[in-house]
Amino acid sequence: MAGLKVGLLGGSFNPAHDGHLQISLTALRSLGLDQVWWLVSPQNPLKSTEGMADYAARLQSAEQKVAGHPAIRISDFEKRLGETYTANTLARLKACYPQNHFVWLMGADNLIQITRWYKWQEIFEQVPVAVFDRPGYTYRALSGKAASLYRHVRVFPPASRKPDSRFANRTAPCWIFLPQTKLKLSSTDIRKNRIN
Ligand SMILES: Nc1ncnc2c1ncn2[C@@H]1O[C@H](COP(=O)(O)OP(=O)(O)OP(=O)(O)O)[C@@H](O)[C@H]1O
Ligand SMILES: O=C(O)c1ccc[n+]([C@@H]2O[C@H](COP(=O)([O-])O)[C@@H](O)[C@H]2O)c1
Repeated sequence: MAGLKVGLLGGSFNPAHDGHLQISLTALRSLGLDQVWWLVSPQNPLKSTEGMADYAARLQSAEQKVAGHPAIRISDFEKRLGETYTANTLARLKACYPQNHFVWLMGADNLIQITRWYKWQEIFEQVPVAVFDRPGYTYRALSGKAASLYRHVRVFPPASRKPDSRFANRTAPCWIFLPQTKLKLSSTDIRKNRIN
């Protein structure tokens, strides 16, 4: 059986919100993916543990947010592995599911920050990367170090608004910027305002 095309959205989900849902639905539609897996991180290595809700609460928040969306699955893969570094997680996922075609999904803020991640270039070398616009980060993301280093392997979405169904099958490194997500929503704001 041919493998699935799976988008991987790693996150703290502290808590999950409509921004996560919007980029996942955009990924499914624009990249013709079969599924998106939300990888709930045990602890982002660059974030403080202060104010980080416990793992069960973040997992539950993610499960509630995707209820009714059968193509979006919640995964505790990193928790079971005791893994917090994305480069390592991707290697393990690829070993566990060799038939699947994975795509790493992230917001524009993380294209700026990714150069501080552990073995960050190994992420680009392992899987195609899809970056979703996020208000306030567009310019810095597209002119930053990661975008510049990998400018030769940037793929542009088809002008026709048709899904780029071949993206997940491409050989890494390659990346695409999807400009249609514009939700100004973050977990930080939700925690500040205590709304969900
Ligand atoms: N509104 C959004 N638009 C685009 N991408 C988003 C949005 N919200 C979250 N993301 C992306 O989803 C992934 C997981 O995000 P995360 O769980 O850290 O949420 P967050 O809102 O960024 O949290 P916090 O405010 O606590 O930093 C990251 O790659 C992030 O860039
Ligand atoms: O591998 C790293 O060094 C690394 C550093 C910072 C963040 N990440 C991952 O980036 C994803 C998004 O994290 P967050 O907290 O912005 O939702 C999540 O899967 C984290 O594990 C990974």
